[in-house]
Amino acid sequence: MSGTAERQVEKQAEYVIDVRDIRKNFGGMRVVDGLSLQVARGEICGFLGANGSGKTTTIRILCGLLAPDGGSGTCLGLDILRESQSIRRQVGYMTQRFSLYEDLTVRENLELVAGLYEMDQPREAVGAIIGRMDLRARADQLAGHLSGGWKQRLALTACVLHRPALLLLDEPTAGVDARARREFWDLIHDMAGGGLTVLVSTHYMDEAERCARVVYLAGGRIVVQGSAEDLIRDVGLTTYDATGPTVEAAVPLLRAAPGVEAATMFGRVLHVAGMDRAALEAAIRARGAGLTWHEVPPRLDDVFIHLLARESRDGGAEAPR
Ligand SMILES: Nc1ncnc2c1ncn2[C@@H]1O[C@H](COP(=O)(O)OP(=O)(O)OP(=O)(O)O)[C@@H](O)[C@H]1O
Repeated sequence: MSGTAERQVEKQAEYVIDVRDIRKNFGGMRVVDGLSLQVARGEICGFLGANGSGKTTTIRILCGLLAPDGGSGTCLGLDILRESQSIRRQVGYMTQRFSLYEDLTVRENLELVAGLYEMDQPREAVGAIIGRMDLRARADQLAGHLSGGWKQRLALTACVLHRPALLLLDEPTAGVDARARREFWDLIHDMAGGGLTVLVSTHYMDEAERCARVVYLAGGRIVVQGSAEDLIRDVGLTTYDATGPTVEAAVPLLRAAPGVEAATMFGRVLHVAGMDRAALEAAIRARGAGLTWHEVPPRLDDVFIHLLARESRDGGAEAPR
């Protein structure tokens, strides 16, 4: 093997996604703005950001469905500009919209997908995956009669049927109940354990916490990235909890105080957060007297609320859906 080819294989082994300076405009609006991203083999990478921050557009570029206006790189070792058709055939791509046939059974849908991928021995492949994804009891049920959680599981099954090495999942569990989401993520982790690489966009904090790395986008750029612990540490918020009989009355007072970025009730507990420790503690003393306060470690949702608030202050974030 030539030195260049060896380096190619090494690089491919290291990063399944390796793109630089990706840019995309829609009608004069810059939606992806110089995004560079590397995702290692077997990594589960979470894609987060406000509505409209460019997650779906980036995912569509990575899976070869959309051509970028600028930038370069590879996905599965294939050039995103010149080999998009091969990328499309080799990745598993799942959107939040259920795109299978509701009037076909689970098995029929999967056989159809196996046919589209021109798989050898499609029946055997479908039988095997039905077992592996625990769909046996529902194999002969119409897809349209499945609950939301089972539909998502079927959609995931359809996109791993051709054994892709990379899964690109765009809000795959939107609107699915907590148990089905947890089971869906158990499957993702099982598959990543087998070497599958996953890039998944989500608005759910519990899902972000299940990613080895979280990449946070604002205005089509990566603003922060790292493990949940890295992000919590790097952002550097101070957070306190309070309890007491007058806790609810303190909420509007604290929200209006300098140094308090967020004051939110969780059940009977008031949770406050701020970037300036001295100002936050002064606000607690002045406006939270009579309550019992204790400092608590910041959580990932504190970090994202902070980033979203910063973005709307600076302009650019869309209103929540
Ligand atoms: N085909 C298109 N034509 C014009 N504008 C588009 C197109 N696709 C996306 N956009 C715009 O690009 C911006 C980014 O959209 P994108 O769907 O990538 O964001 P997102 O981060 O996935 O948002 P969400 O969390 O709401 O799914 C939005 O303002 C959107 O309206």
